Parts: sequence; C-alpha cells; structure tokens
Amino acid sequence: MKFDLLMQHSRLVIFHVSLLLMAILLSSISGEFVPLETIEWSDVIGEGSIALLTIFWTLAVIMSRPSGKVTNLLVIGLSLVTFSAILDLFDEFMAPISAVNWISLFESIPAAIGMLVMSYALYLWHLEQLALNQQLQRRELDYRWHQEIDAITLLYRGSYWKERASSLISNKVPASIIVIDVVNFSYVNAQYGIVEGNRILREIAHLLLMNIRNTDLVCRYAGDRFVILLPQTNLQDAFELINQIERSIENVAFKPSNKNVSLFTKVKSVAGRLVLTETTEHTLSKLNQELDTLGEHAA
Ligand SMILES: Nc1nc2c(ncn2[C@@H]2O[C@H](COP(=O)(O)OP(=O)(O)OP(=O)(O)O)[C@@H](O)[C@H]2O)c(=O)[nH]1
Repeated sequence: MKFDLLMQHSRLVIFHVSLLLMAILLSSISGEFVPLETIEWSDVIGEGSIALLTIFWTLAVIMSRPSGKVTNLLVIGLSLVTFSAILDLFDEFMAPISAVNWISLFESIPAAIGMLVMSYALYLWHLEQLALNQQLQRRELDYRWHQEIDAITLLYRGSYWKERASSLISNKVPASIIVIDVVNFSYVNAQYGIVEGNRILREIAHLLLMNIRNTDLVCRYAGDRFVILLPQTNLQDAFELINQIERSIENVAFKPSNKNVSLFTKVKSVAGRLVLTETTEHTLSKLNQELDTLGEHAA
C-alpha cells in the first residue's frame, strides 16, 4: 500500500469520510439512545464488523490503485455500503423519535445501489486485468513468480529464465536461445549517469518485448545482458530474430534527459539451441563465452 496514493485520491477520501459522517449525523438526529441492557450485542458485533471492514476495503482500494474509473466506482460503491452499514449499526443503539422510522428506509437502499456500482466496477476491473495480462504475456512463459522480477527493466531475472528452460528440457520441447549484450554500455553510464543508464536498459527491454512473439520469453540475464527463450523455433529463425532486434535497437535514438543529444545504442548477440542433454547453465555459459569473444557489430 502506498500512502502517496491516499493524497492523490483526496477527493475520494473526502467523499468516503463525508458519507460516513452523514450516516452518523442522520442516526443521531433521528433517534435517542436506548438503555444499555436492551442492546443486542451480537448484532452490534456483526454489523460493526461489516462497517469496519467496508472502511478498511475502501482504504485498501484507495492505497493500491491508480486514479481512474474503476477506482472511482469501487470507492463510490464501497462508500454507499459503508453508509448503510453505519446506519444499521447505530440502529442497535438508537430508538426512532418520530412515528415514521424513515432512517430504516435509508438502511438498505444505498447498500443495494453500492453493490450494483461495485459489480459494474468489478466487470471493468476484469477487462482491465485482461489487458494487463496481454501486456504481461511475453514477460512470463506460463507461470507467475513475482519475487523474480528485475526492478529496473521489469523483466524476469535469469533464474526465472533457467527455470522455464529446464521445464522445456523436462518436457522435451525443442527451443532456441538468444543472448544479447549492449555494446559499450559502460560508456552510457559514464557519460549520462546510472539513472539514465537504467532508463536505457528499460527502453531496450521494451524493444526486445516488441520484437518477440507471445510464446517467447525475454529476461534480464545480468547487467547489460538479456536472454531470450524461443520454444519450437529453429536456429535459422533465431538468427532472423537477432537481425530484427539488432536493426530495431540501432535505429532508435534514445534521448538522455537534460541533454540535447540523441544516443544510438548497439547490441551484439549470439544464438544457440537449447540442448536437451545438458544443463541450462552449461548451455548458457557456452553462449556467454561466445558472446564475450564476439567482435562488436558496433562502429
Ligand atoms: N545503469 C546500470 N548499469 C549497469 C547495471 N548493471 C550493470 N551495469 C553496468 O553495465 C556495464 C557493463 O560493463 P561491461 O560488461 O564491460 O560491458 P560494456 O561496457 O557494454 O562492454 P562490452 O560488452 O564489451 O561492449 C558496467 O559499466 C556496469 O556498471 C544496472 O543495473 N544499471
């Protein structure tokens, strides 16, 4: 949960607190306190828990989600349910002072509307999640392991790649491998600083993702080195992909911030087969050695 999101959603916070206060105010002007011995404490615990939990869920939504329609609708729906829950709770402590218990009319209607609004919000959330899953597809092969995500490029780390490659070996799925290294990356760091270097690594990761298919997996291997797993792909297609990747990266003009310059980056790459009879470490180590001895494609 991020507390800065609480500030960013200040209007939603004000809306939720206002409804909460309005429910307390309405309850207090519509009735008078009943003697303690007539209170049903089991009802108080049940209804109080609902009120507290809806407040907690609202806070959780506000502190976890970015601004937008889904967040607004979730908070509006939850606030209406909280409103009804507070009226319901106070109902246990107060007896109506007028003949018509108009408060009870308010008890269920906001909750019903709130549930409808939340159902629509959850439907939109589902659509949003489908779009996010699509974006994630080329970042994860067939299962999610969030602690293995590299914070700079948001790609999975090499260990995840090895895990997925070993799984292909166990299932005897043929595959090709590409290892990519940014040429002269230490120059970028020295010239523009580590923060800009990180940004360029992130941009290169995006370009790599753009170049691969949904069935492929690209991971950050280490430093300025990336590794791609291409299931059911022959070596010729892997070399074709290398060509496309190298061309797409060398044609992009990166713009380091605060400098009016364009930075062109190059990568060098090698491709090989995933060998079903040896460990992924061994195959990768051979490809890394080949990459280290490779003459730079860059000028
Ligand atoms: N900004 C940034 N730099 C990193 C990160 N990890 C490694 N590096 C830098 O990447 C550079 C890698 O250096 P080298 O392995 O010599 O590679 P190179 O300078 O690209 O040289 P060649 O590969 O021979 O072309 C070093 O300067 C590291 O400091 C990182 O997470 N962020």
